[in-house]
Amino acid sequence: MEDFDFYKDLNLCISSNLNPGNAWSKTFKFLASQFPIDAISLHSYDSQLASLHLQFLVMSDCYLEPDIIVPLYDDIPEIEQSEKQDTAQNFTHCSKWPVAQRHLNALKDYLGNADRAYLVMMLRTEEGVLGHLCLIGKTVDCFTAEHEHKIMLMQSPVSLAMMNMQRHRQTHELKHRLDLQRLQLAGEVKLLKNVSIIGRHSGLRKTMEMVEQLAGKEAPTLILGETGTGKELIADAVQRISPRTDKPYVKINCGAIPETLIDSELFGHQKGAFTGALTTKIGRFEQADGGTLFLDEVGELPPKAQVRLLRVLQNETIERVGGEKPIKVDVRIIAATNRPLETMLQQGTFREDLYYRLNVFPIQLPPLRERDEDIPLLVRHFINQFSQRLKLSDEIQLNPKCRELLQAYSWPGNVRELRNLVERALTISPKGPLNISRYLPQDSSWYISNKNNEDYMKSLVQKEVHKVLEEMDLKASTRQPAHDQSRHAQSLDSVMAEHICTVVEQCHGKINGPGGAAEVLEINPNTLRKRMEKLNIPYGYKR
Ligand SMILES: Nc1ncnc2c1ncn2[C@@H]1O[C@H](COP(=O)(O)OP(=O)(O)OP(=O)(O)O)[C@@H](O)[C@H]1O
Repeated sequence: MEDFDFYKDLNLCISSNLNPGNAWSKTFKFLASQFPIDAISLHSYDSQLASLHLQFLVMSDCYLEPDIIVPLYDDIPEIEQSEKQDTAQNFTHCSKWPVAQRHLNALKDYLGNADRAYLVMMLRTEEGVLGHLCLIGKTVDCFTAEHEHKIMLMQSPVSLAMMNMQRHRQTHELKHRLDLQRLQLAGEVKLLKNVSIIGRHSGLRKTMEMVEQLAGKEAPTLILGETGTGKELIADAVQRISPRTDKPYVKINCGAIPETLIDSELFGHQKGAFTGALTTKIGRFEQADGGTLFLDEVGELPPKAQVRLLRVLQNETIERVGGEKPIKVDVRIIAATNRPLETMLQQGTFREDLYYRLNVFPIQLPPLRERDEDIPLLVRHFINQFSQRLKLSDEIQLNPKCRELLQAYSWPGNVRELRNLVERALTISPKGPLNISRYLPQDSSWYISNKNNEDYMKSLVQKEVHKVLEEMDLKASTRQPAHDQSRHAQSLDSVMAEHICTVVEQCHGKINGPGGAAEVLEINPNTLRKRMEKLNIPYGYKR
């Protein structure tokens, strides 16, 4: 066949179908009429992962995409060197091709062990090496100089086809990722509709009035409050009532990202911008374009990142790491922090200009200890929530004796701490009534001195501890005389023993590891064992 006709027919086959399986099966048939071959294979070359990745293998009756990676180890310089020298080479015997043997081994499950000649066509564009196409011969010496000449005609159409295939795959993957994100967002939106803010008519009334003022607005909003007060919940509410409610809502916890990755996380990066940047990554600002970005724990941003964030907020453009041109973004910012930003301004650890950019509409969330009227409502809410999750059928009640103590406790971890405590109490006593106060610290310094009356608080805590001890004493078989000083020590041990027994029983005797009693009790398994020995509780305890 004349060179021109060969070139034309080859191009027609390669571009005959968008589906690579169909196009390459057709191309194989054509090539098999021109070369003495049993198969063709195409490998992409990944210099960063130092490997060749098999894209496909076509034999007379099938097209396969097996997941085969051929490691290159230290052969990369040689490969790149050989790229520059030869366009085609036969490497079956005494070949210069450094990975010939590994390449043959990788395909032997499909082609068998028989010796064959291979014609290898290096594929490259102006950007560098793409990979190689192999024509896999029928015998050891089946290829002639005429075949080597013909394979050289294939270089540009096959390189182009391979580049298109890679782009097509990337687009496909991107679409898949976007579909997943859309589903996730749809799920979140549905979830948000069911989120209720407890205390909106009591302790959070003023906060909710401020939130409502933001309805239909897009002003930057800064939510301040101690940890666990519900800042994220309020941010969700602000987003929900904004004109951007149906647009992307992206959250990022600024405190959870290592300083070196913050830029890439917020602004994205171009492929190859730094070691490990294997693909181009879209940053959170671009993801949130047209919608809202929630910058949680904004007070944790290191100074350099604060400067870059400020620049983006001022210019409304971002630059990907390693990118060359600025990208316009339209993002509404909601930020939150539990850090005292005003003190940080004075200390110079938070930039004043950034603070004023974010602080257009501040919302201050009160700590739980300042809204004790919400505590019973929250306890009820969390009991219902966890009962549903743990599939507990009966309506579980809170032991009414706890209420006073719960409202006197200072709740340093705020609503999150209360939520965790309810979960723990329900896990340990799924039948109720819940004696949550049992898990609170007994030291009176943890309690708010009610109307500055410390003695009152001490007596309150004492009263509660006595109540628990009395309950335990009723159950205990060994009893000390009432009002005996040693009775308290004995009762504290029995409280502890009873509690440990309950937990060990719940955990079916398991002490360490996931779901073990030590994990539930949040103590070291060895400490728990020692304590069990001291309290004469046998391992694998069963009542
Ligand atoms: N008013 C509330 N009603 C119902 N649940 C609440 C309320 N406030 C907080 N929660 C729940 O308490 C937990 C902690 O809330 P959230 O994560 O919003 O606190 P945060 O202030 O953002 O904490 P951090 O500063 O540690 O990030 C969440 O599970 C949240 O759903």
